[in-house]
Amino acid sequence: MNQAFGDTIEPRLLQACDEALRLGRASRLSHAFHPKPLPLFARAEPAAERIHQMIEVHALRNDSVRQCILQIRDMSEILRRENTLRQQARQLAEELTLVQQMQDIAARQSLRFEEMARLAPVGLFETDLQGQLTYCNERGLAMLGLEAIHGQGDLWTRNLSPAIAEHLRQRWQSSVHTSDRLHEEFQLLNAAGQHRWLQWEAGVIHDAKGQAIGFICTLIDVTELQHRAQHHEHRANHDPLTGLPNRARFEQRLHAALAGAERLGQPLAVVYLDLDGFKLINDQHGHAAGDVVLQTVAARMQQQLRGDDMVARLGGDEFALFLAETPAEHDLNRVLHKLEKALCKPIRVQTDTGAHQVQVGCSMGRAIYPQHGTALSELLNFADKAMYEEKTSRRHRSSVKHIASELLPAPYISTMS
Ligand SMILES: Nc1nc2c(ncn2[C@@H]2O[C@H](COP(=O)(O)OP(=O)(O)OP(=O)(O)O)[C@@H](O)[C@H]2O)c(=O)[nH]1
Repeated sequence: MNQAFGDTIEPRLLQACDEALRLGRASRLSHAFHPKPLPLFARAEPAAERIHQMIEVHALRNDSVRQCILQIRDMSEILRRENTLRQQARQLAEELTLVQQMQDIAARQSLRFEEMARLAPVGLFETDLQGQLTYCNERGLAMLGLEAIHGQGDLWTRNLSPAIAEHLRQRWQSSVHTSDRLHEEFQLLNAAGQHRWLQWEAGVIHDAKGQAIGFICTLIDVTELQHRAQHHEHRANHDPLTGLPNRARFEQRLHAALAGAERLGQPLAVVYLDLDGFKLINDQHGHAAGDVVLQTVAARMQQQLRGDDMVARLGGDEFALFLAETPAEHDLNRVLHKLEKALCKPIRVQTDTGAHQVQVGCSMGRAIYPQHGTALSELLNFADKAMYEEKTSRRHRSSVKHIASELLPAPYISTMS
């Protein structure tokens, strides 16, 4: 062996040859490594590259000569390919792991979204550009009065009034180009027959190429907020005792009515009204009885006026009203006379001492647009002054009546009183 291959022969190869000759069986040194290649595979210097070899040793069946045949194959290329395949397999496995991880993340995100959408106190839904539902959480379905998404043609506005649905459709269609965020509040009659106020917000969604494909929308039930806002608005503009509009609301409405009268070239009557003898009721029967009188008087005035007219409590026992379609002088006198007659009817009040009938009178002053002024303040001042003049002349008349009654004989006094 040494003769054939020199000193550098691999000891395992020697052992394999020895075994093959002694035991008469073939053996294989797979992937054997020979630091200096066998002569058959001599390589040009420097032989830096390691050569992987497969050596098969076969003993020859010959009794006289001890010989064996060595079959040597260069495995380098096969190993290189195996390595490449192994590397590719490893890479594939890594990629598969990555895909798996991404699938896990996506599944977790989807679950997270489903759970959040289920628990969210708002309605969440997605539509295409036509407003057809592509997703809606349970709360959203309930708010919109829908049971489920049925597919094509399932508009989210299905249960809205046609006018509101059309208004919203125009809003979202115009936002496709501007990408504006939409915000609207509207009313919807729900399955239980209740009117609910819903606040809708929507934003355009785009595909990977930047093409608008639909909308992501949220719905919040703002009914309670609306009611509270209406309540605050009412409190800010109305008198809590009588429920009549207050001075601020009166002036606001009068301002609009004057603009209307100017546009149509029509007259408009503003009337100031102050109760007579009210303090006496307060003093004799108490504040609570006075309150009942104010409430009764307010209700009677409202009954006498038409829908477009307005009566307001300015404070204390002072009221103001305007008549939207002011009649001619004669008819106006008739309307105001009717009003006075209604106010002066007896009012029943209940006090600690029992039930009593009380009565108030009233003094009125009027101002007609444009005859007595065109500006709101001008008309109010005119009517106020006219009312005080009326009150003063009434006081004067009643004091004259009082003096006259003192001069008359006793039976006549009782008849007059
Ligand atoms: N009960 C009650 N009284 C009120 C209220 N606001 C003001 N008053 C009282 O209403 C009275 C108004 O006084 P006056 O204007 O002199 O009443 P009057 O007796 O009709 O006299 P003249 O208006 O001058 O004819 C005062 O005593 C106020 O204290 C209220 O909300 N409830």
